[in-house]
Amino acid sequence: MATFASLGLSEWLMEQCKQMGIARPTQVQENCIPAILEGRDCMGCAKTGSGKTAAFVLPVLQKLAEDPYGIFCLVLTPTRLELAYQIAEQFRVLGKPLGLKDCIIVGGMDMVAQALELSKKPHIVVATPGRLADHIRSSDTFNMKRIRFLILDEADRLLEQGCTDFTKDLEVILGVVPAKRQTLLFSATLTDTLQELKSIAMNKPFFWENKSDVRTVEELDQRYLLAPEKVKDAYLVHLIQKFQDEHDDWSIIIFTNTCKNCQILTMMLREFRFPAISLHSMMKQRQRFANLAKFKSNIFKVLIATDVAARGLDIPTVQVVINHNTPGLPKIYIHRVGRTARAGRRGVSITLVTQYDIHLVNAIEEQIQAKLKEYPVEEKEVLKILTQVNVTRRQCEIKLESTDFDEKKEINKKKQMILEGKKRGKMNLKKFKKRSRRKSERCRKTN
Ligand SMILES: Nc1ncnc2c1ncn2[C@@H]1O[C@H](COP(=O)(O)OP(=O)(O)OP(=O)(O)O)[C@@H](O)[C@H]1O
Repeated sequence: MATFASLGLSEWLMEQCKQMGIARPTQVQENCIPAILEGRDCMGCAKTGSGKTAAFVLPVLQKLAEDPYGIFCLVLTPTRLELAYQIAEQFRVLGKPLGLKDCIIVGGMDMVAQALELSKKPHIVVATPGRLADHIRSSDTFNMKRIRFLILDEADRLLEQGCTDFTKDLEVILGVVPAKRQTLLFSATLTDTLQELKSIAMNKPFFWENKSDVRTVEELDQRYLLAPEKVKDAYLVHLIQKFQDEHDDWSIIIFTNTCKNCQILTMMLREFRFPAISLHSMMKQRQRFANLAKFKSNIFKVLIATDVAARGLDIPTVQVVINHNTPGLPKIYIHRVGRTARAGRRGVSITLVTQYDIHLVNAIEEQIQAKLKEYPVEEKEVLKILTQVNVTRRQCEIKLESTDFDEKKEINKKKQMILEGKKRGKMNLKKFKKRSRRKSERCRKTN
């Protein structure tokens, strides 16, 4: 069995690992660290929770210690604050003896303060592509000409043209980083974007993938629960009650499909006195960060989230993931359920499946190469709470309608369109906000 010493890692880094309770390398670390130390580009595809972050943080720190200068390494990540902070924290903790300077460049935070930080030449920059590209376009107080490492974490997501398309921003960034660099790409789901990724890691990359048929971890007990749409919430309440009664130290993440649903479910679960808190993209960054901190520190044991929390988040206390909706893409399923059963721990995932979602479950099973097992539930118990749950949900919906939630959503959508250049100049945001305020005033009065 490999040790960190046999991978060529310096004494001081092994000591840092020891302090973090990391004794032996995981497979992705064992395979990728030597290749990165040799100077090769690297693509690492390993299951969720298998230690991919340290697989790139450790060799980068070792190289940084040999020749320290800023800006030495740029890490790109698709989601804003949460994941970026987590990565920066691993650099900070493992790189403590170096007096490491890092900087986080993500949307929703003050541009001027970020520009100032960038001008101070931090060793490590962790950024989302959109905000970093904005800085590159608008500022000449920093440059990335000497970057030695470019890392794309959740690399496949960065190249996808989903609801947020990063490709234009990536082009801007790739235009300013030197061609002579090491490029490291990591994800639990790299394979369907391999060709695009190879055009970024051009230097005959070392490619490592878990050689296992099943694409989720063995320690994860994957279940499904057939629940018609109208009784889904009653099943949800029943499940949470059951887990809370049986394991009061367990934390649960519930994934849902929209921000609005996330908000309503949180309100509803709170009505039932569950310690629930939400995380979605319509919340202010500060609020998102605060909520996540409360969940991580176990003040709140139930987190209701959209897919902003599906990738990368590493919270060891999460024992259960519930999919309130069946994910439309198997890849999203893999990342969502990967929030539990991390680093060798056990975990359970339960996917609520309506009669219309069977084909989605088939697609998931085909992709992960494993069958989900049915989760047994006492229907009688669910029926007992059905009316109360549905009435409470309706009350929460009405309450939410009386706020300006929908208008805020519209404003965010239009802002996004302006940012993406789709509606430049055509929209007067101030006027729109004013109209929205009047509309929600009217709505409040009628309710
Ligand atoms: N060699 C190791 N031994 C034990 N624990 C480790 C080791 N390396 C990393 N860890 C821990 O494992 C956990 C998961 O690691 P990490 O977040 O890097 O997973 P990941 O592979 O990036 O997962 P995801 O695909 O979900 O982002 C972290 O808490 C990390 O500190």
